[in-house]
Amino acid sequence: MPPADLSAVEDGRLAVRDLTIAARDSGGILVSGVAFSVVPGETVALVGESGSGKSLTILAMLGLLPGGVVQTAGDVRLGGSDITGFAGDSIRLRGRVIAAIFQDPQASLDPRWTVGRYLRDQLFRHRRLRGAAADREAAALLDGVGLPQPERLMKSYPHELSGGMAQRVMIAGALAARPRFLLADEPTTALDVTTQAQILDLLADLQKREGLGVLLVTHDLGVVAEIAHRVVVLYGGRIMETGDAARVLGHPRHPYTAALLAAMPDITDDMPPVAIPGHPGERPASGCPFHPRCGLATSACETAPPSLREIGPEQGVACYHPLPSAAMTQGLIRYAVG
Ligand SMILES: Nc1ncnc2c1ncn2[C@@H]1O[C@H](COP(=O)(O)OP(=O)(O)OP(=O)(O)O)[C@@H](O)[C@H]1O
Repeated sequence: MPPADLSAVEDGRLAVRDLTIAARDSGGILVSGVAFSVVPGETVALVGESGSGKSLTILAMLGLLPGGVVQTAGDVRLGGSDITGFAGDSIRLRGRVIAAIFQDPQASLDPRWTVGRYLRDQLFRHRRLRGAAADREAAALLDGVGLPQPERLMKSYPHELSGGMAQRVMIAGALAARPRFLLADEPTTALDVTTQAQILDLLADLQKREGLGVLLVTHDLGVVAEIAHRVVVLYGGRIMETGDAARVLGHPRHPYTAALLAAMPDITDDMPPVAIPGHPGERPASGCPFHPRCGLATSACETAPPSLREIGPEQGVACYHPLPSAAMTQGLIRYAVG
């Protein structure tokens, strides 16, 4: 569970405010006014279909936006200080560190470097450890992420590792910096189902053990249900719904969240999943980005995007027609998706 009194650690949080990102050539807005925060000791999931702006958001937080896009508004704050423009897969400010892991661990590791060299390099860069002290710490890090026989593993090259082992090595490398926050962009997508579950368990365990603030990017609501304390639902570069994960998944108020839930295969339910009509790539010229696919849309939805407003305890929704508070019935969700 996250700390009970979040205000006590408020000034230690990682936050984005009004984040807006545009395509450099067309000027098209890809992410618009996104704002949320993560405190140490909690896992926040950024969820949405392909193209909703999850990766751009996390890359902006790391100052690593690709060349084709530009941040046109907003800032990133760490412990109250503006870190917008700080760049790297780890960022340090006054002893607070943000570290990151990405989808394809094999691609992130240098094929010419052994695991030992990679970890020693991380430990030297972040903590000036070298020699026997670095070796001891590297072995401890590998042990901490559940990799047996660390001494042997230190001599292995990335191509000798399974996908799950490589992701554990990346996590060990990220932890070498002693981060307070870990940003994880689809860390399990490239892995088989069993390994996915193991890596999620590891992240949840680390979050508790190290008191980490974890920001997890995923398109999978099952992952959110499993490990997130809070969730931010993105669509078309805008926040659709946000709040306590159990509350949002149990009683979604935005038709898009409800549609995502209805599209999930559920082995405990006889109801077949209902695909969301249309395609997430369809971007309307105006209004709520979800309106062309939404069964509840009216002319108001085509005119201007609704702003995010508080709709209940720890729950916000950007919708002119939010679902009633106990609308978690298949019938209403089916109606919502048209
Ligand atoms: N380098 C780029 N140049 C131009 N447009 C881009 C670039 N990178 C992403 N986009 C566009 O920005 C939007 C958001 O992309 P983003 O990668 O953040 O989505 P995502 O939610 O992470 O999706 P996925 O789950 O597929 O990774 C998409 O419409 C995408 O086409």
